[in-house]
Amino acid sequence: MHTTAQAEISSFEIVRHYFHLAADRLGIPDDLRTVLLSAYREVQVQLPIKLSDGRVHTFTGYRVQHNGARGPFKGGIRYHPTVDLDEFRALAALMTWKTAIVGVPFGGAKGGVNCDPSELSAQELEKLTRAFTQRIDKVLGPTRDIPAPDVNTNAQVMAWMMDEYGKGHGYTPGIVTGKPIALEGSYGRESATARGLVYLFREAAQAVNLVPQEATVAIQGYGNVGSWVGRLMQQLGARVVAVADASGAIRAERGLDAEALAAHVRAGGSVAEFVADGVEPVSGEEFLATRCDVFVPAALGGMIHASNAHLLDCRMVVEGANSPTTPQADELLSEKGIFVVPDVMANAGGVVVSYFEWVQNLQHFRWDEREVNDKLGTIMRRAYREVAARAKEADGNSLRVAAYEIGIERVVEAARLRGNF
Ligand SMILES: NC(=O)C1=CN([C@@H]2O[C@H](COP(=O)(O)OP(=O)(O)OC[C@H]3O[C@@H](n4cnc5c(N)ncnc54)[C@H](OP(=O)(O)O)[C@@H]3O)[C@@H](O)[C@H]2O)C=CC1
Ligand SMILES: O=C(O)CCC(=O)C(=O)O
Repeated sequence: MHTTAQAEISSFEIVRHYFHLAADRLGIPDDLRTVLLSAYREVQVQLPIKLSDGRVHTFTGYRVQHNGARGPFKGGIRYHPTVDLDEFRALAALMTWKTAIVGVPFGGAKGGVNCDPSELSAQELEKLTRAFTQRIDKVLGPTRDIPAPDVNTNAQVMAWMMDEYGKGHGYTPGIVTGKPIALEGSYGRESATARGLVYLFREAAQAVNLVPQEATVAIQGYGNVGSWVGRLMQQLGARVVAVADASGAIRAERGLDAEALAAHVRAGGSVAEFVADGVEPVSGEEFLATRCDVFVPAALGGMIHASNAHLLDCRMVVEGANSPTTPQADELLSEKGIFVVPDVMANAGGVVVSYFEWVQNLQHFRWDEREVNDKLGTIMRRAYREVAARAKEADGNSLRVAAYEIGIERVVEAARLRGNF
């Protein structure tokens, strides 16, 4: 939809910009910045796949491992037609800072394939996933690099990756997280990113004198993260008043049924096709301009940019997506007095529960969902307190820069202790 007009800056430049702001504050010298900004390893593979109509299409697969000072590389697998190496560099670096901010013992990685899964049959998608796994097999491993779902991938894709990896290495559930429950997936992983975001929203609401139960919410993207944010916000008592996906947007001043919308999307419907009392279709601009308390970007990067940030009419932005806000937009939001809870902390719930899944897999043990959710809440609230305290110390410093500072500091400490520099 037309909310996505080209951002003025690439994802990698966005991450680099925030890195330098934090590195300036930490006094990180130039030689270390070069190490911390570049990736440990970048793998690009050719994936020629015979499609069901007999044609061979050559896809490209990527896995970028950014920094492993604090543990095995960790990060999602994205299937999307626009992905490239530069985007994965940015997303992998974000994972490095994110895992450090929430204090789980992982480094950062990200990868995926330049494909449009909506144009592939289930058989083609499985073939592509297996070929991709084979080609990057050498850099994966439960103590080396552990993928998880991201945009357009899910528990089924993780199951195929686990199965393919197992052909050469034996049964290894800890090779991927976000697996189906029947294959040693963790309870609570599917909703974890959104649940973590809602925990942070509740903490942050105090900063803007907002009663979480009375909040109105607009959600951009209604896939895994967005649809769980909708459902969990609704469970909290908040009202979902606008939603968008790639095909269009809807608005419901009195609130819509987030659960029913999630079921509609799960059944293959688009957001714009959702019909219910009081729900009306709106343009991309109208969606962004919806008056609400909380705006949750939960789609792709760079979607809030210099040309549309002025439209937002909310009190808080809580970033479910990775890198949804360009630096120029971030400044505009700050000038408008909008409080931003940044991606590197707001969406970290996914990797936190991935960590729980990995720990359970290493022991072939299982925690119940309540235990998972409680442990997640403890970690997210601690991360919020630490970042908010750092931001306060810096007097006027944003949560984003404070979060990056903490992440970078922890990675530098680990790298120094290991003698990496
Ligand atoms: N899954 C996870 O655990 C985590 C995900 N994230 C981040 O959250 C974001 C969403 O991921 P996830 O929910 O897993 O991905 P999904 O693939 O499940 O959902 C993506 C959603 O974004 C929508 N979207 C895509 N393009 C646009 C557009 N131009 N305008 C509006 N909506 C659009 C899609 O719409 P449509 O269906 O119409 O294409 C879909 O609703 C990503 O940035 C991801 O990196 C961060 C941490 C963890
Ligand atoms: O769960 C994970 O390992 C990674 C999730 C992810 O890709 C992200 O946080 O952006």
